[in-house]
Amino acid sequence: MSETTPSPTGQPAAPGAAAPSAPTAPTAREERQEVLLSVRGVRKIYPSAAGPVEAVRDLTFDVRRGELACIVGPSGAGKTTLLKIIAGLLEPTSGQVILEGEPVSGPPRTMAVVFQEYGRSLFPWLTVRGNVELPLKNARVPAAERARRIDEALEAVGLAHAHRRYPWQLSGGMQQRVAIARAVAYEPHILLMDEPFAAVDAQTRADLEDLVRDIWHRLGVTVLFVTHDIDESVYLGERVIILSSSPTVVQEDVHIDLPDERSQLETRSTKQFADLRHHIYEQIQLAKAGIVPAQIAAGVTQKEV
Ligand SMILES: Nc1ncnc2c1ncn2[C@@H]1O[C@H](COP(=O)(O)OP(=O)(O)OP(=O)(O)O)[C@@H](O)[C@H]1O
Repeated sequence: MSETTPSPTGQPAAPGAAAPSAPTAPTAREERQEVLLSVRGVRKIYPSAAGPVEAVRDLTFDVRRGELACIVGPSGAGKTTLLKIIAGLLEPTSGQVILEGEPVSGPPRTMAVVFQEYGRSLFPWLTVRGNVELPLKNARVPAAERARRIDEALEAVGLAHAHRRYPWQLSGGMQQRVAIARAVAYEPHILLMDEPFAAVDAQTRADLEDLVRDIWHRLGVTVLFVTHDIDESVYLGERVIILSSSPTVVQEDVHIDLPDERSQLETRSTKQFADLRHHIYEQIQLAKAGIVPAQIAAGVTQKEV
């Protein structure tokens, strides 16, 4: 991935295996197996005037290096709460988040976040280039390196021609591209995206989805993408983590076995896509009806509740 990726730790030798003469670089496959982010028993209770609100009950899952995982769940399921906890912006009541072996206790240096409200996340007095450059300046990246990364990121999102323009001179979709370029130029080890395309039109949204998959492919960055759109989660993800209604647990962790090469027209019209969408939709309906995974395992159906 990026040049800033720390080298992974060496693997212990298998019993009986010949001792290697020198440490070898992990294969791409080994890197993909490595857990990058671990969410362990996370619970969040908000204090409120009307009494404590248990938003998240118990969330546990891992995200491997290089994975593109989506999180979906009904409205109010605690998606934003979870994301803020992962991003170190909110403290869990119990449990912890571990990123690259270190507990998260504040915004991690190796993480970038793209929010839904691109309008508020860009500085109107800075050009496109200035917006992308700001976090790099803050991180004291040398000028020549900054210029290279900005050029590459703007090229990747198709905005090289617009680098001197100001955010208010751009469409909503272009502004969100700037936010993505800013995150990519930072070369994070993990990119969190919180419903980033909820405020753009359908055609722009489809283009931006393809952009995310393209960037993920080319840069190998780990992506955790939160959305309330089931179709989007299936189209984008290698995996979809379905959250229950609040107080939240993981309803199901679904492997998306669609081919790696995806196209808006063809992939979305396959039976495999329809089956996955159907399954996730059903799970979310169960979640909304308050049927938790243990009941599903015991064969409880929506009609019986
Ligand atoms: N600061 C707060 N104080 C009290 N309760 C809160 C607070 N923030 C969120 N909640 C409650 O926690 C639960 C989860 O909220 P959260 O915003 O994380 O859900 P969400 O899945 O992101 O929702 P949506 O999809 O509608 O954006 C909700 O019941 C919400 O009312």
